Amino acid sequence: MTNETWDEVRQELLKAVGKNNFSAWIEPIAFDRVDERTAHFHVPTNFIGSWVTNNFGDLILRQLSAHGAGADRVKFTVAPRGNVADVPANTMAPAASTPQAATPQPAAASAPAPVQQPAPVAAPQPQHPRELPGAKLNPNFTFANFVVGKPNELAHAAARRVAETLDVTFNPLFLYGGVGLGKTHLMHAIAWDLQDRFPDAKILYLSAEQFMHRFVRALREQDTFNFKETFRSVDILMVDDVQFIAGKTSTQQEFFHTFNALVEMGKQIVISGDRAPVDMEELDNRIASRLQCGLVVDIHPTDYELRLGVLQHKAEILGAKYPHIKFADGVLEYLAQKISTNVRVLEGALTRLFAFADLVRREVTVDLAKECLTDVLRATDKKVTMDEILKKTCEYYKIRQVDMISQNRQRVIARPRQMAMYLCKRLTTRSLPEIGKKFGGRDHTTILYGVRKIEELMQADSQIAEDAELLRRMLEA
Ligand SMILES: Nc1ncnc2c1ncn2[C@@H]1O[C@H](COP(=O)(O)OP(=O)(O)OP(=O)(O)O)[C@@H](O)[C@H]1O
Repeated sequence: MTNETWDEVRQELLKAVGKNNFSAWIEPIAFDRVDERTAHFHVPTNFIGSWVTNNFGDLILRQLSAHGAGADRVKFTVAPRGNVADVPANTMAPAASTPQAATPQPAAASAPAPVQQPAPVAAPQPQHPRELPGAKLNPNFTFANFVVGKPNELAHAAARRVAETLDVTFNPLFLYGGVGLGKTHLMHAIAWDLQDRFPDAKILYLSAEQFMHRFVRALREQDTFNFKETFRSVDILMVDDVQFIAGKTSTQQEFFHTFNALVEMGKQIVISGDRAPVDMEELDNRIASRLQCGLVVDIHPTDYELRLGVLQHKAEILGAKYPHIKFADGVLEYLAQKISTNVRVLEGALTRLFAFADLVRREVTVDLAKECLTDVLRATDKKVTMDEILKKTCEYYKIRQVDMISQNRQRVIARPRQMAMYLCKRLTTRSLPEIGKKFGGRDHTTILYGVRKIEELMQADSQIAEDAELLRRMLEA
């Protein structure tokens, strides 16, 4: 297997596991070689090795075989400086294929969901994609491919509105919501639509991270004049994931100036973030208040109907790609019920299910879905509560719950308390004041301090990182 093949496999893994999992677990893996039908990878720590083995081992294996890698097992080895330590290697063969006549059959058609379904399969793709001066746009992220339901209808309507005209309606349009709920999709859709309507318009879409890299490069190359020129000459500026620049002082400053200049010139700005501007703790107050001047729209977590709608839409598309795959009734409903995290996970699960069914030549049934998606179903099965976090953290560190909420500042108590605060912030949707209340009426700044402390320690102290990961796994199991 070549590095190029591994790159292709990585692309598939990204789709299947989502951006966050990908950067946490797959990105750190380095392909080494295939040897006696074993694909060898280097991993930075034992922990990552075992985690990837247990959680993504069979997925990696399936993708490797789908790409003809000639491997039927994977092995992860801690690499650096010749200090090689094996981690438990997973030996997984794909489930035995059932030779079965492949009957052409369209993908599942379940009862229509009360959501606005885009046109099936032949959803119009954007015409003549042309290189924009910013990031590349995904040709699938169009309005035609966006399923509208209650949780996203306002965001969708606002995005449609912005895409209709170059005249500014509300400035900026700020879209926010949790991971994988369609913010980027909507932004690309706006860009595609505007480009179709106004082929000469200068539309610049990029992530806040790219904005920062360009800015840093301009500083390094002493070319800030051109940088400013580029950003101030656009008709519409779209910046994705603005939370990235929070806390990055000079980038924030430059962003603030760019933002003001464009608003003064009457140019439309569209921004996305993972939280509302007021909740971005390290975002410059001036930026936060500017961001709130326009229309701030929340994309809510998915509901059952939206999930089913998305699954039906994606199943139509995948069904065209795998026309021989039979789909039993009730599978999409089952997935919509069980996978409630976000659309990216849902989409990844369905893609994986099709690929699996194709590989093993079996009809897609609820049982097959359970077999193929054990990890996804397990991970999304559970909504973690603050009570459970407190209980499990106390058990883990062997301290009493009364100590957890007491004023005791001894490190043996304070550190587990901070860990529990961190887990509450990361695993629940509770706000800092709500968490503060749970921890004996503490102020939200104390909670924020605790969360940051653990994040900092996780970088420097592998024991803390491991504690956090183990607790998370225990809570989500
Ligand atoms: N309503 C929807 N209809 C169809 N597809 C959707 C919808 N919402 C999200 N998706 C799909 O889910 C995936 C994740 O969406 P997207 O990348 O836009 O999420 P995001 O909110 O920007 O997440 P992140 O915060 O991780 O960047 C994409 O493949 C997108 O096409």
